[in-house]
Amino acid sequence: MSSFSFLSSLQSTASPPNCRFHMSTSSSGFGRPSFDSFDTICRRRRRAWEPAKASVGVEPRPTVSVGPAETGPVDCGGKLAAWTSVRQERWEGKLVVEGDVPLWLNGTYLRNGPGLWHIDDYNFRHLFDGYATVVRVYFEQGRVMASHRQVESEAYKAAMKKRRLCYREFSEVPKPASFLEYVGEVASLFSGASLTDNSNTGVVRLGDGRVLCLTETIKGSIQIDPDTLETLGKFVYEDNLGGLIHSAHPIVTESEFLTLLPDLVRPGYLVVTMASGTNERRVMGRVNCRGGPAPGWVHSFAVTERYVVVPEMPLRYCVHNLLRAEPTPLYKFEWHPESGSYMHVMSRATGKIVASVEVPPYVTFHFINAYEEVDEDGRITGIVADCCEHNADTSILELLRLQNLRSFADHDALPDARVGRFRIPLDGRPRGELHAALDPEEHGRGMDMCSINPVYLGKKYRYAYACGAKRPCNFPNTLTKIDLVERKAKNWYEDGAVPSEPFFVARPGATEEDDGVVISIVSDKNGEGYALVLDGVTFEEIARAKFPYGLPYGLHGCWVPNK
Ligand SMILES: CC(=O)/C=C/C=C(C)/C=C/C1=C(C)CCCC1(C)C
Ligand SMILES: CC(/C=C/C=O)=C\C=C\C=O
Ligand SMILES: [Fe+2]
Repeated sequence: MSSFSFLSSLQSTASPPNCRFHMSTSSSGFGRPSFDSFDTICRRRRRAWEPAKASVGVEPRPTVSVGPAETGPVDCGGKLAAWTSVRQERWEGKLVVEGDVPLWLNGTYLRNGPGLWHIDDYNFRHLFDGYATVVRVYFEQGRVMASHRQVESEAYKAAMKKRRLCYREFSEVPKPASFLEYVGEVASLFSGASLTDNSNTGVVRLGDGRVLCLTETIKGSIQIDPDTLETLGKFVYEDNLGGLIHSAHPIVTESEFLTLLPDLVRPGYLVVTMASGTNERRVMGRVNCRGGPAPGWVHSFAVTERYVVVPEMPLRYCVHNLLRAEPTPLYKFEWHPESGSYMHVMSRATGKIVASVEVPPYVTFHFINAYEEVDEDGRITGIVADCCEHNADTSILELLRLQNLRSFADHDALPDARVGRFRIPLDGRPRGELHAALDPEEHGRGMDMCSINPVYLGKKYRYAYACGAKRPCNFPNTLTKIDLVERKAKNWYEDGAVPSEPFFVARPGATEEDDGVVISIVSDKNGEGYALVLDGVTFEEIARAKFPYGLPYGLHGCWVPNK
């Protein structure tokens, strides 16, 4: 089968124009009742979250309880909730606080992730397939309010209405019900119309205050209200750059939204930037891939003050796999060690490539940060770029199948990972280096889901926060504060718990890099869930705010300061 048309639509060029349509702002239409009303769930579990002595919170009450699709085989009786679907479409209420939330912590933490992994009795395969669930934790004067809500993407709405998968997710492909539908599905493949807009990867606050849920498909950029979590509609890129996919992790600052558009036809990446307050991306420059047959997967990338660091890893997109109905071991990707691994550096001022070096093979989802190295005369000699690196082993993708996450809890099944530190010379030398920035034993050889103090984006920095491992485990199960100068880590761990990405919030007026708190949402071994607040310096718990129910695992978050 010729894949030319599909390829063309995956090409990031000035044509064809983006598909533009707006999502309805209606929040109704999710008619099916859930198994239990949320009241029932709360009554059944009340003992488990009754306020502890030191609590200052108010008992949570389900203030909204709309009925979504049925919510599947969820065991309420004391099991980790991380890998089970969210029980209902939305909830909001007060959380019970143990400990003292700093009074300066005023604002909203939002976290997005794939929280619904089945439609009726059809269970999805992979962690990344789930329909997006946004969780909101609002801090005010030591009190904590929370809510969660499903993002109303076209993919989610269609699944709820038709009670079956309707769009291509990370690993799931809709099964046509009839020959006519099959013909339609083949046709829509070529236009990209069958790709999901399920924005389940992250949530970002643009400099102008708009909040977007994102995934790797461009059509999966969806604006939400950070207070109500209501889906406001599709975010429409008002330019003619085309393309279907982008990096799931743009670099977002007060002034811009910077991202990469992989080009699958002429393997490469467009580096594009969108000024705050606009919807129009403009091309900063282009990176041509040095290996093939397709660009490397770019889930994320890095920037320094003057440069964009574009990775080209040997885990590459595969057009053939994109078109297949059945998943392959590496899903939409292929491992091409023979094609080489590279790091490219583009000047932000000119869009020109100032370095392109070969590096040892690597596998990463997440870059942590990057900065410029200078000599005594202040000349820039090279770039340091850090990432969560999986020892050039793609098996992490397989581990993230839900079946594995659910069944290997007692096995030491988590492959080793490290803080991979690239050194990229800017003096024309053809090779860069890749080494562990600290002994991976410091964080149990688990390493992913990282964040930094955003003030240090692109600058020389000392601290990174991430999930590490206390083995045996089948998934990162600690929160770890990495000191890149001392090459040491401080670890937080609770038996049987799965914490999500630690998110750093600086104390207003802070001058030290780690002066602030680290927030993470934890699923505990009893099936409960809480928002954890750690002291940024000591990395010790200062408060936890308990949800009245266990939450599914989530991926990435952002902070929305109070207006
Ligand atoms: C949740 C996460 O981290 C990654 C999600 C990735 C997704 C949803 C990727 C989706 C894709 C398709 C549906 C087809 C095109 C390729 C690709 C971008 C992998
Ligand atoms: C959750 C994860 C990896 C965990 C293993 O170390 C990766 C998530 C990637 C997408 O955001
Ligand atoms: Fe990610």
